[in-house]
Amino acid sequence: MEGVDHLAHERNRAQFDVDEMKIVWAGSRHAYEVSDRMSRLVANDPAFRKDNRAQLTRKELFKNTLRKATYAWKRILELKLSEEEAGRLRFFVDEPAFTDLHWGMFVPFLKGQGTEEQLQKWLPLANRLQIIGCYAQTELGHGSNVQGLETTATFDPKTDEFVIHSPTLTSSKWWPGGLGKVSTHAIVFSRLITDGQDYGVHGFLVQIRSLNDHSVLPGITIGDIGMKFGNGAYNTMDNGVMHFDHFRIPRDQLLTRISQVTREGKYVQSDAPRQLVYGTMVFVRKAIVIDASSALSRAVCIATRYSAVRRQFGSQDGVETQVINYKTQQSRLFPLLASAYAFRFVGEWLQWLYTDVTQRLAASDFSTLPEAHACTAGLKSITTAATADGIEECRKLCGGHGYLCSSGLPELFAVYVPACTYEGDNVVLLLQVARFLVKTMSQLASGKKPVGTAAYMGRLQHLMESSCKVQKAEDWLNPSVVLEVFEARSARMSVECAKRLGEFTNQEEGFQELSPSLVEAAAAYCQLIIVSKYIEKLQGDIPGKGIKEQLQILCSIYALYTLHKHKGDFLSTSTITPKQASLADDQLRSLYSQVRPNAIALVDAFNYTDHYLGSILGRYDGNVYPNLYDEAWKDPLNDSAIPDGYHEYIKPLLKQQLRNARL
Ligand SMILES: CCC/C=C/C(=O)SCCNC(=O)CCNC(=O)[C@H](O)C(C)(C)COP(=O)([O-])OP(=O)([O-])OC[C@H]1O[C@@H](n2cnc3c(N)ncnc32)[C@H](O)[C@@H]1OP(=O)([O-])[O-]
Ligand SMILES: Cc1cc2nc3c(=O)[nH]c(=O)nc-3n(C[C@H](O)[C@H](O)[C@H](O)COP(=O)(O)OP(=O)(O)OC[C@H]3O[C@@H](n4cnc5c(N)ncnc54)[C@H](O)[C@@H]3O)c2cc1C
Repeated sequence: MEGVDHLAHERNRAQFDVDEMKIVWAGSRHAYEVSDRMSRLVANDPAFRKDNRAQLTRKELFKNTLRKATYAWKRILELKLSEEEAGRLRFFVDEPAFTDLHWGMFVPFLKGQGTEEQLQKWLPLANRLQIIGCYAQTELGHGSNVQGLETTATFDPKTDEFVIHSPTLTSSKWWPGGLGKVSTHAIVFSRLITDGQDYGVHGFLVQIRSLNDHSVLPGITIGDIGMKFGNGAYNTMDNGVMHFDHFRIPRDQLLTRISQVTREGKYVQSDAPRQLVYGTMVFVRKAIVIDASSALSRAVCIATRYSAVRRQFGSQDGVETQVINYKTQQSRLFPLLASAYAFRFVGEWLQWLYTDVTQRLAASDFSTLPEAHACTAGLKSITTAATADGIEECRKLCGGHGYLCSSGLPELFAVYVPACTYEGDNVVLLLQVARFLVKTMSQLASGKKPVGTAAYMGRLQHLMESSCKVQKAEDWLNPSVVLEVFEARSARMSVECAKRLGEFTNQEEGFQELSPSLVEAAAAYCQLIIVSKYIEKLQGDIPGKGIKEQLQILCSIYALYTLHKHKGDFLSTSTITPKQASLADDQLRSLYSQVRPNAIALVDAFNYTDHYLGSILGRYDGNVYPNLYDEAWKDPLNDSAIPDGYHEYIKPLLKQQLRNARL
């Protein structure tokens, strides 16, 4: 029945103002209005249709992406959209494209590393898409180990040029999005060599294709690296390979905000730390945390709506039970719903932290850079891992139908999972957090006071000795009790690692040996940040009927579910007792019951259009079955009753079987 809201009954049960929650989710009324307008603009424009993606060949898919990306740009110009509006429009187009790397990495790198003259020359071209850029850092042989990159940029004082060269096969650039077929320019990470000395990896701006006929410039070889995981999915992107053969660029295309090479070939470094060359990665990792909340909320929205529509077993009053009413379904689904909200809020905080560190850097204050690096790296790692697992869990929560492309979940999973790898492999990044923790601990001994997210380490003595106050299940609703438990677990895991590291004479060897435990300690620190930032959010003014109550319930679910999942950590560090762990589980069950009547409204608050969700199971109106049925008939296999290949293969086979049977 089209036009009927099959989930209206569910919506009427909500105990809070869903419109107000939409604003909390978006971050502000302004952000909500922009998102709402842009999502509808995309949804109502047939040029942005995406329901046929799974049927296209790679070439068709790619061409279609070029069409959409250039059409989106045309609309952005016609409608004179602001930078924020344009960003939201691209988000809702929901198709990885070269523009992601142009706006997401190339332009930020230029802005971060270019001098005033360089910006004046290049930024207007990039801003008007008169040049298209990508970010060429990773090579065939090295991705995680940035200092191990092999491409060289050797200064030639005779011609005042850098000679970019790929000395080995493994030095070929490999993976950059937008490189394979589209970009005209690239930020190329290369080892700067001058006067016979190697100064390590730097970013160079290199034109790679002709602006006249798009041919690859002589001295450079470029191609696409081939099909990736999942049909459709990330194959809309031309991840590329690039090899240089002594390709020359002018000296002023070294992006030189932090280091320069003089006309004579002298290397001059500013006071800024060399890690600033990694700045764009920090910028993108921060954005990936908010993206995680978007991807997870999208999967949760689909699974929650479908769980309210789907009925199996347990006939009550002649109707079967909605699967959302099963406690097991709730215990798998609601923690993911809570995580989506938790990642949203920690993402907002991370944005604040990033803005703060950027302002400090501008004033040559580098003191908060290590914390910003640890937080962006760690939270990127924790939230993407949980989101990738969460999307797959949502697929299973939708039973068999979740495996259909029309559920939207297979493609979402395939597009999302590389987030665990790109912008830093999740384990490699957690090891960075572990190094930060070990360093912070060692500085405690020398009297340095930890600040920011590590400030709790300043109360180490107390956290090592404190005992959890929980005596009954409701005590777990007390935010200060929860916070202290997460702080104590994190502190005790870090202390244990530091103690064991101290048993090694060679620190680096000890770090390698203990790295699995160090990664767990790093994860505990990141989970503490997520819990503490959620609690902090709730301490602020949050208007709207029932909003704070719902957010409080979800905060407790996130914290207690995390505690449940990592019970081993909390018990082995004696932070809680087995009895207290069991009381936390009791409290969780009660919280799930409180979420149940609000579940549909809580996913409505994400304000996703049916176009963006791209899922029959997640339709706003819940009218799943007729649409699923109709969708099946649209598959090209159903164009004719007799499939191609019948006469060639099946008919002779059946005939043969018939003959054999007669013999
Ligand atoms: C969206 C889809 C598109 C995808 C695009 C991509 O994937 S693009 C490709 C994405 N590719 C990747 O993401 C590659 C991932 N790999 C890396 O980022 C780096 O190679 C590394 C961080 C693993 C190691 O770094 P390293 O070789 O320099 O060695 P080290 O460990 O000895 O560290 C030395 C010091 O530097 C510090 N520090 C490090 N990073 C930062 C930072 N960003 N900021 C500030 N500081 C930082 C660190 O804390 C340490 O400080 P300490 O102790 O001396 O005070
Ligand atoms: C879809 C996609 C898009 C991408 N886009 C771009 C782009 O636009 N530009 C660009 O430059 N790059 C891009 N990349 C590359 C990406 O950044 C790298 O793949 C990523 O940083 C991981 O590096 P790697 O491939 O070298 O993994 P590896 O480091 O080889 O990882 C292999 C395994 O080794 C482990 N490992 C590695 N080092 C350590 C260590 N020190 N300790 C313990 N374990 C370790 C890892 O945990 C992992 O399990 C993209 C990648 C993907 C998948």
